[in-house]
Order: sequence, then C-alpha cells, then structure tokens
Amino acid sequence: MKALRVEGLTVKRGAGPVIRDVGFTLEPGRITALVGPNGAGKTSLLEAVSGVVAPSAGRVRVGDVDVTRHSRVARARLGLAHIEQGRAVFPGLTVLENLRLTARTPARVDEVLELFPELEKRRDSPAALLSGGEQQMVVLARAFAARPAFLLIDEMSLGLAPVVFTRLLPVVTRSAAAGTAILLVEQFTHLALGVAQEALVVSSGRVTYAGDAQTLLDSPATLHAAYLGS
Ligand SMILES: Nc1ncnc2c1ncn2[C@@H]1O[C@H](COP(=O)(O)OP(=O)(O)OP(=O)(O)O)[C@@H](O)[C@H]1O
Repeated sequence: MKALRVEGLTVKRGAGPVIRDVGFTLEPGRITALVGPNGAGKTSLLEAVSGVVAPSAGRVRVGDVDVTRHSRVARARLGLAHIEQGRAVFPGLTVLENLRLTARTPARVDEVLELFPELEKRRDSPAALLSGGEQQMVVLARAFAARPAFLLIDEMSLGLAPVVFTRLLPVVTRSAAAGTAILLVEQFTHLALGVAQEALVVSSGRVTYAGDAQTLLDSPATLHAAYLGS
C-alpha cells in the first residue's frame, strides 16, 4: 500500500507564511496525532495536503504521484479524504441515506454499519434527530464508507463532551487497523496521543516535534517545550 509524503510544505495566508517547510509521511495503518497551540497552523496544513488551499512551496505525494497541483477531487480519487472542522450531516436524510452518498457499494454500507453499532440502531432515523456525538459518527462513517487510503481528521471532538469523543476513538483505531493512514488533529491532546503511534507538534507553523506519540505522553516536559516552539 502507498504512503503519503509531504515535503517542505509552506502555506501563505494573509500577511505571511502560516506553515513553514513542513515535512512528514503517513504510512498505511498508522495514526499520526497532529497537535499544537491555537493558531499554530494545523488546519492550514491539512487544507494544503487535501487541496483546499495551494501551498507556496513544497510537495505532496501519494505513492509515486506528485499531487501538489492536483485538484481536491483528483486527490480524493487517489484515496485522500479530509473531514473538515465542523463538517455536518445532511439533516433531512436518514443515516442510511447519508452513508449511501459516499459508499461505493451497498455491501460497503453494511460493513461501515458494523463498525458503528450505534448507527445501525438508528439507520432509518433522519440525521437531524441524532445527538451531536451520533451526528459526528455519521460524518466519520461517511468518510470510512469511501474506504480512503488516507484520512485527515480536523477536530472531530469540536462541540462534543470528552466522554462522547472517547467513544469515537476506537472507530478511528479500527479504521487504521483496516489499512487507512490517519492524520488526527485534536484539541484533546492526550486522547489523540493515546490512540496514535506517531506524533507531530506544530508551533508557529513549524514542526517542533516529530516522532513517537508515547514519548510525548511519557514526557510532559517534551510536549510543553514543543508547544512553546523549542
Ligand atoms: N483564510 C485565512 N486567511 C488569513 N489567515 C488565515 C486564514 N485561515 C487561517 N488563518 C491564519 O493562519 C494561522 C493558522 O491558522 P489555523 O486555523 O491553520 O491554525 P490551527 O492550528 O488549526 O488553529 P486552531 O487550533 O485554533 O484551530 C492563524 O494565524 C490564522 O489566523
């Protein structure tokens, strides 16, 4: 299976660069937690990888293909999915209808519902009637239904209580176990590091830590220093 490689990525927004010379690799089946202070550039980095914004320098490769100038749709065809911050369900459609929008086959819908037993029970409910946590599950399930090779997830916990968010994490782990490479941006740093194998800390647009996630969990001083940019 292919890896996604980011090299020397620089993104300019407004007055200047908000991402500077960032590089990392997403490997199949691995979860990378991307954490850092507010305004560090995490969302901008995801947007440059998925093609929402164009970088001013650097490259994004999917396997051997340089996708830096590819449209978002072209990247999606190569297996790159991006769940953006605040991404919503289609409220008037049932859970099943929401999933059918991205699933390639009816069998894929059934597979995804097996991953989300909570949704199976509500499959014929309009998505608007689900709780916030269940709606976020629909958003995740819709992304998984497309069986992406690479999945960028931006603050899945937004608006959710930590206890609800905790219920979503095992699904992310199962999806990685099925081969998806995942980049997980999260405000709940410790929860994200807890499910990830790799970690990237970004501070003021630069990578200040790249390596083992467990090391950051074990060393609050290292995490703190990376947040401060040292
Ligand atoms: N559309 C935009 N135009 C100009 N500047 C922007 C735009 N979007 C973001 N920025 C700026 O880019 C910088 C990085 O923002 P970004 O949202 O990528 O950071 P973040 O790490 O995701 O932050 P948070 O954790 O608060 O969501 C910030 O200084 C922000 O003000």
